[in-house]
Formats: sequence, structure tokens, C-alpha cells
Amino acid sequence: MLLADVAATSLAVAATRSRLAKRALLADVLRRAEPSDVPVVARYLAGELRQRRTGLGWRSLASLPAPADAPTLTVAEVDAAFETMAGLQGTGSSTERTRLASALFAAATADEQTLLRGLVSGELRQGALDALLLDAVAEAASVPPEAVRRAAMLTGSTETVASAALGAPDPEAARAALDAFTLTVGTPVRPMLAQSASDVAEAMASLGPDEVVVDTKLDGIRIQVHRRDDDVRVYTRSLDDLTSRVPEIVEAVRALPASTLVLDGEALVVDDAGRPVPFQDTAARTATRDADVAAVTRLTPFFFDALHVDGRDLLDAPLVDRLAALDALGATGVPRLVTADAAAAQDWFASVVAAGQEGVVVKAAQAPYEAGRRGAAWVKVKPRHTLDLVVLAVERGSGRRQGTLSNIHLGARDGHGGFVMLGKTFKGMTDETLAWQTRRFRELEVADDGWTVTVRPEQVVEIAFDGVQRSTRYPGGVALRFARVLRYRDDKPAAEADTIETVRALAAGS
Ligand SMILES: Nc1ncnc2c1ncn2[C@@H]1O[C@H](COP(=O)(O)OP(=O)(O)OP(=O)(O)O)[C@@H](O)[C@H]1O
Repeated sequence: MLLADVAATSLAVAATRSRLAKRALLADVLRRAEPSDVPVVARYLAGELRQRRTGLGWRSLASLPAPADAPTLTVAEVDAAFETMAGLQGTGSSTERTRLASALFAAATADEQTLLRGLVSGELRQGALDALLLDAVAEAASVPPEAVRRAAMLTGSTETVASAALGAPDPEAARAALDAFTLTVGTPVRPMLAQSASDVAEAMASLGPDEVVVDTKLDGIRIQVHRRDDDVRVYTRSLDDLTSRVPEIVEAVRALPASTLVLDGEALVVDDAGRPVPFQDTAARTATRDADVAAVTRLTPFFFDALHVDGRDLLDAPLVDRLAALDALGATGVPRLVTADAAAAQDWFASVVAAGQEGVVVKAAQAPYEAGRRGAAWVKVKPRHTLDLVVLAVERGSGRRQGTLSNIHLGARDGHGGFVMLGKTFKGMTDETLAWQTRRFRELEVADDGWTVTVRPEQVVEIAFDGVQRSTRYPGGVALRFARVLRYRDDKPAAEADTIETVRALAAGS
């Protein structure tokens, strides 16, 4: 299949708001793809490359060669080119990578360049697209969407499922191929995800009047552990195998009284008083293989769900039954309250936050485990932090945001008339906001290097974020986690925006 086909579909999907129309477009291109191209086509449509890391940076995308007039690139060729780039190592590799990238981009038409740039930068990646893609696979293979979704959560891989369904000669065979996927101890399933609510009452109202489980939300690393006798595997949220880096978790799982297990939980570093250390210290611990660090900062696994225990598959069992199975193992659990009373739940939330935890996840007590879905049965609630910051610069958008000024650079006042950059965000913007800010930042423009537009620091923006972390990337030594735009504030002058001192105080307190 030509890359041009995928690029055209990607643009058409972005251009329509109708889910049905998007699904039909995706199904059409999947139907036309050769079975051997299906895995790559599926990935590209979800906005991802197959290669986790290509080594290509933003900088290499800033100056692209002129586009080709006619499409010639095949999907297989492009995948092979990224594979080569990802595999380059040692001296000269970055020059060679840039050379390969230039050659690839020079062979691409303007639409294909847009797609490639979005894939490399990650700006095209969207969870929602993945769900839509699964429905499109169902449509293309003429099988029920539930069959595809279930297979995807059990294999953890859209491309495997797309290949199985679309590689079958007819709908019956496709259905049989999908039904053959089952929960297998040793094969990670996609974790169930949560929706968000702004407070506990709203979360409970969305779940109905029945009892809920209010789980402490620990701020660590999602882990899914699989055990078959002494063989223990630990997987991350994105289903990467973390086993060799976390011997202490393997040991803790081996100590549990069951020979086959699949458990879901969170691993974090806790201090002597049992309080969680800042998230980045936990993250640093899992990112390193260094034995010394591993010896000093032990991770503690806390489990909040059981998907399989000793031959019993529990995916479809109600949460309360899964928790009973978990408790029976005597594993370290997550502190939780089971209640139907909103006031009691609110008190519990307050005490959890006071104890230094991130928030709670409110869960429907009777719901099954909806693997791979941001289902309605789990709702997370965190105390919301906001800051009023000043926009210092803005980067051009790409992909769906081509032609707009998208990624804003955020600054806090330094107290001496200047600003300190705290990070960037392109999240939380509606189409209206984007259109507005594209006009607004042109008005404030002082320089434009072709990629980034520097502006007069006058526009105040209200930013929501999940926390403050230490950072060597930004000059203030701190950065915001998950910054997103709440709204632009025209009622507040930049001279009254929040200061770096306020942000540092938040960092010290978190
Ligand atoms: N008790 C708990 N139950 C479920 N998830 C929990 C719990 N404690 C911590 N978590 C973490 O919270 C996440 C649930 O939120 P969500 O599904 O939105 O994931 P996320 O996108 O990684 O969000 P976040 O950044 O807020 O953790 C899980 O992925 C898990 O890592």
C-alpha cells in the first residue's frame, strides 16, 4: 500500500467530526491494505510509529526538504526506513539518521510529510483514535466490535488483532480467530483506565446510587504482574517488560500463596514513614538498571485488582469479588473505603490527600474489569492545582493543527520584571481557543524563526496541572506535570501572574 493512501485517510479522519464517518474512512483503508501491510497501517492510523524511539528530534523536523510531486513511497518502505534509523548506534549515527530522514521526507508528498512529521513528533497519537480503529477493524472484517475490543485487551496489541481479523478469509473465520485470544498468564493485557471528575460527589453521581469502592490513588508506576510458579513477569502501563529492573517486585510476588496470578497495581518508593516520595524519584528508579540505586531505593508494589488467581479468570467478575480474591492472597493492597455515602467518601478523599497521596479512584463495586478501556466504571479525582502564567512563545502546530500556533511556552514571573519558563503545553485547547490564540499571538509577535514565534509576555493563561517536579531542562529548576490550558485570562495583567516563588513552594510541599 502507498503511504499516500494512509496520509489521505489520516487527513480525512482529522477533517471530520463524525465518529461514524471517521470509522468508515478507517475501515475502508484497512480493507484495501495487503495483509502484510495491516500491522503498519494500523499503527500509522493510530498516530504511532512501530519503532518506540527513532532518535529523531524536533530539530531535525524543523527544516524539511521540499515535498515530492507524486507519491511513490510504500508503507513497507517507510517502516523499514524508520527501523534502520532506530537501529543506528555509535559515532556518526546522528548524521546518518538525519541523512536518512531527509531522504525519506524528500520522497514524500506534502500530505505524506504532514503524516510523517505527526508520527515522529507524537502529535498525532491519540488514545481515542485507538478505540475508533478497533471499531473500524470490526467494520472492515464484518465482526461485532465487542469481539475485536476483547481480543485487543487480551493481546494488548491493536496490530495483532487487526492482522488476525483482516487476515481471515471470511467473517466466520475472523470471529474464530478473535475468539481464540484468551487471558494467558504471561501475556500482558491492556490495563483498565479511569475517567476523571472534579470532585468525589461528581464521581459518585456518575456511577449511580450503589456502593462504590474509593481506592487511594498512588502516584507511582502502573504494574501488571504475571506469575506462573516461580516465573514472574512485571509489565508497565504500556506493556513493556520491566522484570529485570525490579527484582524486589518479583520477590514480593513469589512470596504470595498462589501458583498462577495476574495482578494489577502501582509500584512506588515510600519513605521510612510510609509516605510516597515525589513521583520522579519513583520514575528514576524504574528507568535505571544501576544496581546501587536499586539497592537503596526499593520499590514497594501495592495491588488494587486481581485478574486471575490459581486458574480462575476474574476479568468478568464484579470488582468486589476480585478484591476478595486479592485480599485472600494477603498481598499489600491499596487503602480503600467501600461506601454509598458521598460525605464519608469526601472525608476519606481529604484524609488520603492529607497523607500525601495523589487522590482517589472511585470504582463501581459491581463492574467487571474493562481491560484497555477508559471505561465509565473507574473515575479518578485529584485536588486540582491551577496557576496563572504568561505565554512567552508559541510553536507552529502540525498534523491536524497545521496552520495554527499551537504549543505555548509558559512562564512565571521572576519578581524582577522578567519571566522564567516552566514548560510547554498544547493540551486543553478547543478549536476555538486555537483559532483565537493563533490570531492573538501574531499580534504579540516579536520574532519568528520559522518554527517558534516569540511574543511580548503579556497574555495570561490559566493552567491546570497535576504537580510540580524538579527539572534540569528549564531555567527555574522546576517544571509542571501535565500542564493544560483551562482558559485565557484577559482580566489579569501579566504583572499579576503567579511567580516562580509560588511554583517552588508547591514543589517543596508536594
Ligand atoms: N487504586 C488505584 N486504582 C486504579 N488506578 C490507580 C490506583 N492508584 C494509582 N493508580 C494509577 O492511576 C491511573 C488511573 O488513571 P488513568 O487511567 O487516567 O491513567 P493515566 O492516564 O496514567 O493517569 P494519571 O496520570 O492520572 O495516573 C492508573 O493508570 C494507575 O497507574
